[in-house]
Amino acid sequence: MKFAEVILPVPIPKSFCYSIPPMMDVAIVVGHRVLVEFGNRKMYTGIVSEIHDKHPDKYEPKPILEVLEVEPSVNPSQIKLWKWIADYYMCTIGEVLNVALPSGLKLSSQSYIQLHPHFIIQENLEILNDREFTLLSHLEKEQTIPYTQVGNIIQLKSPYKTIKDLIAKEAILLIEQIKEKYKPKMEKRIRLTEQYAENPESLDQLFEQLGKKAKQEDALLKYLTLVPVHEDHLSNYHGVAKKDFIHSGRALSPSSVGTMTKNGIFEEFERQIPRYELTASDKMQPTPQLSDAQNECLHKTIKGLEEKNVCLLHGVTGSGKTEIYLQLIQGVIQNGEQALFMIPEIALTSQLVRRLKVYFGDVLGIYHSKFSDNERVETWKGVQEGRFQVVVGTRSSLFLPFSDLSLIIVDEEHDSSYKAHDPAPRYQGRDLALVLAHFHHAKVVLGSATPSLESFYLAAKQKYAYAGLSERYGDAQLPEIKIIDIKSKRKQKKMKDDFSDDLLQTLHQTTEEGHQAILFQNRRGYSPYVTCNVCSWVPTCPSCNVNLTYHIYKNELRCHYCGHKEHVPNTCVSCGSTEIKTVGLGTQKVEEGLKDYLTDLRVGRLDLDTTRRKHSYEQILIDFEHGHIDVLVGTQMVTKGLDFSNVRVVGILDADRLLYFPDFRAHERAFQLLTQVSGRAGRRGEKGTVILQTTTPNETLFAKVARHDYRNFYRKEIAERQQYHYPPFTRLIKLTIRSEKQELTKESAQWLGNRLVNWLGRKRILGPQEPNINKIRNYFLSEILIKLERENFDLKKAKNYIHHAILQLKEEKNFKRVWVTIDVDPN
Ligand SMILES: Nc1ncnc2c1ncn2[C@@H]1O[C@H](COP(=O)(O)OP(=O)(O)OP(=O)(O)O)[C@@H](O)[C@H]1O
Ligand SMILES: [Zn+2]
Repeated sequence: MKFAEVILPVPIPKSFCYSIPPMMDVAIVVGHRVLVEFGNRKMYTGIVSEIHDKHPDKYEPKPILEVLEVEPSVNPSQIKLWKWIADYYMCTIGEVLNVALPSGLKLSSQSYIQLHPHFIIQENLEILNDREFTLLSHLEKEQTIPYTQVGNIIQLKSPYKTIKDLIAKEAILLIEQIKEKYKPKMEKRIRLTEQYAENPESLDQLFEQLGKKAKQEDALLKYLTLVPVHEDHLSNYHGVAKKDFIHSGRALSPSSVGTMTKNGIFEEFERQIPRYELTASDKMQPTPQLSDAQNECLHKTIKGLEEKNVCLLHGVTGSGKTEIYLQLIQGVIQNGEQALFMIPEIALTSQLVRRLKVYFGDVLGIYHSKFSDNERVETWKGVQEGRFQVVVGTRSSLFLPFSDLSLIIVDEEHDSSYKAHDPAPRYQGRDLALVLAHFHHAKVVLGSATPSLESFYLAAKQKYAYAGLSERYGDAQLPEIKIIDIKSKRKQKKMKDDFSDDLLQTLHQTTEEGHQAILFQNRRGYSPYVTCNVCSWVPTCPSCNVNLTYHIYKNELRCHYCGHKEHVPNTCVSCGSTEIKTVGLGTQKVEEGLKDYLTDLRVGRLDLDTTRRKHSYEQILIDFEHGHIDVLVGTQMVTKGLDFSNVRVVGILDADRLLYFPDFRAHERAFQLLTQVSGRAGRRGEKGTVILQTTTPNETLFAKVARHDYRNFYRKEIAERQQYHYPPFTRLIKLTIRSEKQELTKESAQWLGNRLVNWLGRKRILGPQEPNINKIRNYFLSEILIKLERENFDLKKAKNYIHHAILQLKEEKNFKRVWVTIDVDPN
């Protein structure tokens, strides 16, 4: 007898054992999607993770009911990765399965009922009431009925009780109907029927026959111009897309084509087509020639990767790291292996994908979160079948079914959007790339102009190889960064609202000269809050402990944590005055203000509010690229990887805010963000200018940004991390405790904290502490930060303690309604 361990999408930290019916024995392999019964007459689809012959001690395993596919969707190294993730990030493997598998491959389940196979209605009449009898008679005829239709049949709004009773009487079964979600995209095509295609004489006869039917003759002629059947009768096999045939060039009459199809001259057929293809304008090109400096960096990287598994490619903004990646990827393709090119956010994809497509064409697959299910499954299958040798994608592309991966590039490796937050697994994509590469014996290139402290530290310790590139490509230079003291400017009356005279003048001049600019303000909306001028009342969110942000275009207040919206009050709720004013600066206000002072400028905005729709992001960038926008205002979205040759000026409106996040990474983030956004200026041609506005012009971090001095920034920062025991010197695990009552949150967090102190020691536990925003979506929060040593420490044991402490908490009677989330390596 054989058994299979099956991973199910349930939050229980283990796989489940099922028996393999003898009939199936040959067919089932690891990675197959199978249908099983779980719990009380519930059906699930799961993934087979192991096949063995050990009968479980404690229970009799149920049989696998069905295998849902011929070729397994998942390969064994993926399952290995899932297990690693569940273990390291302290979540269940079902949770990993849920994010790893595109939902197009998960089976959608809708509940159905059917008659229990052993139940005979006629023999049980005395235990059935009228309703039940009606339903069962229906089932006898229909076999299965969707749960949603039961109400109609027995004329009850909520049929739940009837169904429950019938299940109890073992009269019916509740099943999950399995539907495949993925649908390949098909194209209708048309071709000549075989008799005409293979015999030129019959075609001549056909022309004679059609003589008087001009429209049909027309169609035949057009077909023969599009498809050269005379020269090569095999070309008929692929035919021509029906819509191209009828509509492109001189249009045909669809009805005569229809008649010819009916008469057996043409035939229609369908062909599966990829969802994204090169457009006609994207002609393939050879990869660009590298400059001497780039070449040297490339060779250093290659050499580094011969000795180490990871190489940090540290190249200043605009140095052409992408071009170096291209060469590395080219090598992988030539060897017939696979490469993964990771980017932090979908934000970056459109420009990059256009750039990459012309080099890699059909072997390039794309994978990111704004893709539809079908598009994702398409990429998944393409990787599985080996059609895509290169995938460019966001962190979730780590879950693709690679079989022969030899290189992973993590571009902008410092970027915080590599970290997944909710739901679990809360993995860090850059770190996971290293693990995936390890499983495949592949190499990793981490690229950035501003490496994360973690990566630079490991390169400095020579755990990673290092390749530097300190000049920009071509004649371009790094921009000049001017620090503007807005406090003294205000005193001198040289500020117009939030714009210094320098900023306005520079913007004016550069746009006069036909160049473009980017303005960065890390807050969306119009202003972060509104307040009453008389009593200082501030409207806050009813469900979260935050101020509401003012959005000017819909004239409403919004919560950026839960999405709550309300009208702006005309009078103060607290004192009744009508003096409500807006305070602080968001991207909308920057956009509006700019239009007031530089009236001729065309201003565009790039933030979460303008990019919610699928292609809006792309559209704004295309408008900018084509020069329809002079100044692009945006949140951190404008700081990342954008490459526009005409941008000469970058303005940073309020650099101070970046420094004051209550987070040990605040300075690292600020340095990275400021350097990256500055790096958008002057990437081609003349030197660019950055105007950095601040109230603390003597802040040393700004000076380092202005001098492009990564190394000194690193030295100071790493010393502090070491002194205060923060990563990369320790490992952090953050527990967030939530409940609907503030007191309950506090008590349970205290309880958990004490337990952890007992087991792990006082010095390893920080908190519990209320976070700055202590209430979100009606849940009160508390946090415990656990600091663990990186070396000479039993991490596994510590994690077991933590799991155990949380389990014990959940078992306490008073703490039933408390939830704890675990975040390993929080951002
Ligand atoms: N060898 C080359 N030949 C032609 N163009 C190049 C070459 N190297 C770089 N470029 C061009 O220079 C610009 C900057 O290169 P790229 O975007 O790769 O820089 P980067 O190092 O990724 O910068 P960032 O870190 O700021 O994103 C791009 O427009 C790129 O096409
Ligand atoms: Zn809210």
